[in-house]
Amino acid sequence: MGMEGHHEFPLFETKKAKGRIIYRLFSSSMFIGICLIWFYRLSHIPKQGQDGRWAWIGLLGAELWFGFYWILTQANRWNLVYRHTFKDRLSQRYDEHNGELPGVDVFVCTADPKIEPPLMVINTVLSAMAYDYPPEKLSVYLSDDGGSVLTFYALLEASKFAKHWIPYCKKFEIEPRSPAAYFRSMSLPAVRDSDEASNFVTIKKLYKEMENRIEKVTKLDHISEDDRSRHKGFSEWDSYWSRRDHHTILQILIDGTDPNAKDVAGCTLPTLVYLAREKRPPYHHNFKAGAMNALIRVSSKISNGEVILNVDCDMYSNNSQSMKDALCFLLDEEQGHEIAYVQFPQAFENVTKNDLYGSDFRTVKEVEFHGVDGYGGPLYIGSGCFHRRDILCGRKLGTPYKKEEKKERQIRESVHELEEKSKDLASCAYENNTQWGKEMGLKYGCSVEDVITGLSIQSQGWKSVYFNPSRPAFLGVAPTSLAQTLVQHKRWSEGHFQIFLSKYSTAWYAYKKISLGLQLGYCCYSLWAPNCLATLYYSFVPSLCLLSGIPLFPKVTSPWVIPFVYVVTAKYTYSLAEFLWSGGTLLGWWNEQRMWFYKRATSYLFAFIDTVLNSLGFTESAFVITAKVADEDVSERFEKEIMEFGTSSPMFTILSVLAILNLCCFIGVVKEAIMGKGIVKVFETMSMQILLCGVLTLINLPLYQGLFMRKDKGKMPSSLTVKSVAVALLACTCFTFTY
Ligand SMILES: O=c1ccn([C@@H]2O[C@H](COP(=O)(O)OP(=O)(O)O[C@H]3O[C@H](CO)[C@@H](O)[C@H](O)[C@H]3O)[C@@H](O)[C@H]2O)c(=O)[nH]1
Ligand SMILES: [Mn+2]
Repeated sequence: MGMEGHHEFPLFETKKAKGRIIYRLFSSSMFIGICLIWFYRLSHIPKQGQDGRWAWIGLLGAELWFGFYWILTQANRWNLVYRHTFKDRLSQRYDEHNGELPGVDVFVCTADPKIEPPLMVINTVLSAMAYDYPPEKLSVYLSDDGGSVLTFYALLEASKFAKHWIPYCKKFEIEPRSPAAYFRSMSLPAVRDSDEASNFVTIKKLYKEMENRIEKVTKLDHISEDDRSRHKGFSEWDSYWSRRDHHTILQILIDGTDPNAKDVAGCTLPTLVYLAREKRPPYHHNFKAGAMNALIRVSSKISNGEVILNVDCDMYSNNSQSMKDALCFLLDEEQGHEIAYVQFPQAFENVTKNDLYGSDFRTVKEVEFHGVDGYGGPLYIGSGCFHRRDILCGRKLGTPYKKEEKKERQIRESVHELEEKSKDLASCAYENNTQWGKEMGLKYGCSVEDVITGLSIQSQGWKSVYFNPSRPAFLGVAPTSLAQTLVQHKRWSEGHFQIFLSKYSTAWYAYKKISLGLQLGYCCYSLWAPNCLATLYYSFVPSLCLLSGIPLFPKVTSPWVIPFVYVVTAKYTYSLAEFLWSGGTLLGWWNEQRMWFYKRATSYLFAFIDTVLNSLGFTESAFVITAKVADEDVSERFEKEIMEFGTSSPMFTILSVLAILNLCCFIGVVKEAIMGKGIVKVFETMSMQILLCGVLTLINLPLYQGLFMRKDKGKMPSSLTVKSVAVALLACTCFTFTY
């Protein structure tokens, strides 16, 4: 590149975490404890005919599983690395050589104007258009699987507003560059001078006017003739049938190569494209993976950026520098050529202080992903990931990178011609008899299309990088109700487990293709779903046995109690420490423990059943899109961290039955201790079981409130309460009578 002399300094560095020896010693001591528990279980199985033989054997199974799973989680903690970028070096090397920076195509995906409001979508789009990056190298594509004219209208508005917004962002170097988020964080301008203040007022007014127009149109669900006549694109909806049945709609709203496409400061604008790929009932559209693949093809004709950034429509860019961060990895002269993608963590704007639904994935973000990064790189988890286009399209390791000539765009054709030519690439039939969805682009047939795609890329020998800057690079919207959270986790755990059973199994396919540490790390997520069995077993069998007076754990006076006490205390103390160290609160940790229990008892259970049925060919998996808006009262309770139930769902029934059952068992044993056998006797034989049952009762407090105490709309429906009480009481009665 003719810039010799600069290259001795890398563009990024990788540091290993300190103090890992201590961690490894601790972890080994835990392992010894676990082995002792296994040994105790195996050597103390009750004889044939003795009480609790089967319950005991079941516990043995559950503890074998938990121990095994704990070993998997160690892979993600054994070898942490942290990355640091040198953006100043990147600028030095490329400043006068802007032309040498790669083109970046940003893909924003949306699928439903009702639960992903157009105003939110365009805020994400605008934040991407305002990246601190040469605009002639930047293109933003919006894929609209909702095929909604409302979204198109909003994007058209955004294309006009961008002319004011981008120069404003650059002039005053503001952050974040999503206008909605910016104005939220700045009700009054942080006045540096009067010029900035007056600009602030003007731009805010422009934004509010646009907001009003978009909200009016969205509310009416109708676009006036007058508005329609302003852009030829609207006529596409004249022959539009429904969101599941329509032709390709492709509109280049801003053509960055057009000399007339300038912002108000006279600078070039980034290219902006709207795409609603063709949908026809006989064709499966493969959800987000299908949308991404259509975007990859269409963009290859229009801008053909070497690098692709994908964001979900709610995940706006919170840091205009992160594009350069990502390029520090991909452009590093030494190591860059083998890095296929750079994944940023997914952070959420709306998580509350104690994160009631555990949406923030604190320890996954701050610990586990640094761990997988130490073994070859993180999973590709969708939003917030920068890819090399050619690797995503199937370039194999060892084959050289070919810089493609931008043939079409040299001899300029009209925008209309270009649109017409590219449309075909987004048609339903285009992928027939091609490798798309298999060897090219994102893979189909898995509900975490991104993870399976990343795994296959890593299995070919490519590396990836996890970059976790202190200022989040992207901020999205986390679900605001329990039901939504559980459904989202069902999709994820189902997808991960599908991978485990698929051709690209993390257990078999990946073996020896990726490092063992990374393979174990992947399995940690692949095997989320099967966790449900051991967890469900542990959450009611010991409690029922407690009620019937069958001991399943060593007495307090037995030395065998030591490994149990050690493992439980050490595991939870460490988990709390890790959580606090990752920036969480004590209550946040407690909430997260509850959510793990709820997810395992419901999301994972349903995912497990569905995946098994699915692999036997009975059902097909679907993609339930997570809502990004909520009713006012739901949002209010979310802010106050009051758990949202509100609807009847089989998931809630399971949770309620478990909660009531544990409460009954706990009350039962307290009664027995006081009025029957005596406190000392009960405590001596049953202390561990009492503790387990007690913790299960305590952690369910918000659920009891929802079942019996609350009056608001977010409480459990009364019918569900009645049903769960009946089932739980029946279970307790049957069990005590049979034993
Ligand atoms: O048919 C579809 C369905 C979804 N989407 C888009 O996919 C994105 C993710 O959907 P969402 O409901 O928000 O799912 P999440 O569970 O929040 O998303 C996470 O998990 C997904 C895999 O399940 C990844 O693809 C995402 O990037 C990741 O953020 C959204 O922008 C949707 O608009 C489509 O484009 N077409
Ligand atoms: Mn989402």
